Amino acid sequence: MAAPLSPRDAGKFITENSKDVFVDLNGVRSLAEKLLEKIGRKEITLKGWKSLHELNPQDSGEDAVNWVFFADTLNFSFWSENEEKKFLVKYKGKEYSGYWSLCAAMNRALDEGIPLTSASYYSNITMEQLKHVFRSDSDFPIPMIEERLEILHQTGKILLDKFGGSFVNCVKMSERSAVKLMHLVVENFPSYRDEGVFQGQTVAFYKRAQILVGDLWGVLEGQNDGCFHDIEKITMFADYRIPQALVHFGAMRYSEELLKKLKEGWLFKNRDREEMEIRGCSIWAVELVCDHLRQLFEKKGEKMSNEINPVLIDHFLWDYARDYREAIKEVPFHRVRCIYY
Ligand SMILES: Nc1nc2c(c(CN[C@H]3C=C[C@H](O)[C@@H]3O)cn2[C@@H]2O[C@H](COP(=O)(O)O)[C@@H](O)[C@H]2O)c(=O)[nH]1
Repeated sequence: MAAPLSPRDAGKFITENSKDVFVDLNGVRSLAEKLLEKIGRKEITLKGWKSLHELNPQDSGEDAVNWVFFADTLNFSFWSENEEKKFLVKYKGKEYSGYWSLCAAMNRALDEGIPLTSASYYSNITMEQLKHVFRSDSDFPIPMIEERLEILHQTGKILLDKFGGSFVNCVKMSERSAVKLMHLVVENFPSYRDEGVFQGQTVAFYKRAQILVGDLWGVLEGQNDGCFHDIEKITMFADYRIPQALVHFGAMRYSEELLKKLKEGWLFKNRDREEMEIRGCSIWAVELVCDHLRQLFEKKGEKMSNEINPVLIDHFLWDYARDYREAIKEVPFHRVRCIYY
């Protein structure tokens, strides 16, 4: 079986052959110009991973690394059919939804003394214990709890059997290569194997494997084992929020037929053609935004900081999609139930 196209090459290939999703170069350029201003105001930095997000670990120790691995192992499918009927978690007086509800539930459990992020615990966690950890403060449960239980058992066992029960060992084995770490995760942990077949070509999206590397870069502050020399080779993370932001900023466009389906709340299957076009074009659009940003810096006679890459552009767009939910809402997100994003 031929190796899959890497996420970046998959993004390019899909964009060049896509029928219902289009990357808009004018929109790419205008988004890059907006980002240039924000970078100039130091609004897009690696430090933001901690300073902007109170639920993320604030240190860089072994527990923090294992916290990130647990979070990204379950970092998928938080959307609800109806915005009024979603899983919510109250933590330290604040109410969290979506991805943040996962983090809030994790921290709530850890505060209760549950060793949630330790592989020896979650490799044997029972459904009853997991339901307690993810108990909802609304009337609606976390989506896909059965899949989450199965993935925790599988992932915890592999981490214990092959990596001494700590994800720090995987990070050390990657020898400061982001790409090596991504492949190590995909090869050893099946739930991270996010691939598809597009026009006969096997393509890799690796959204959770790549966001895991991005989050480790964040939690380790780009230092020591997290000083990845090739972090710019990690692409944006092909989820269901960034496409909304890219269309909102005009960097990506949908055909009329696809837009109609999205507005009707069409439930796509993972690996449908249109779903892969949305994910592939999102990857390529962010790569082009990053390339254009580099050109803008060069035009100013400045070298772009190596902190500016698809990972940080992704975080900015994702945070924007959260903070400006109302503005973004005019663009429907694509609905898929799967364990990959
Ligand atoms: N592309 C991309 N997708 C991301 C993230 C995050 C959170 N991570 C970062 C956030 C702060 C820290 O900096 C973390 O590093 C979650 N997701 C995805 O979004 C979806 C959940 O969305 P909503 O339903 O609105 O909560 C779901 O597919 C989830 O997998 C990201 O950063 N980029």
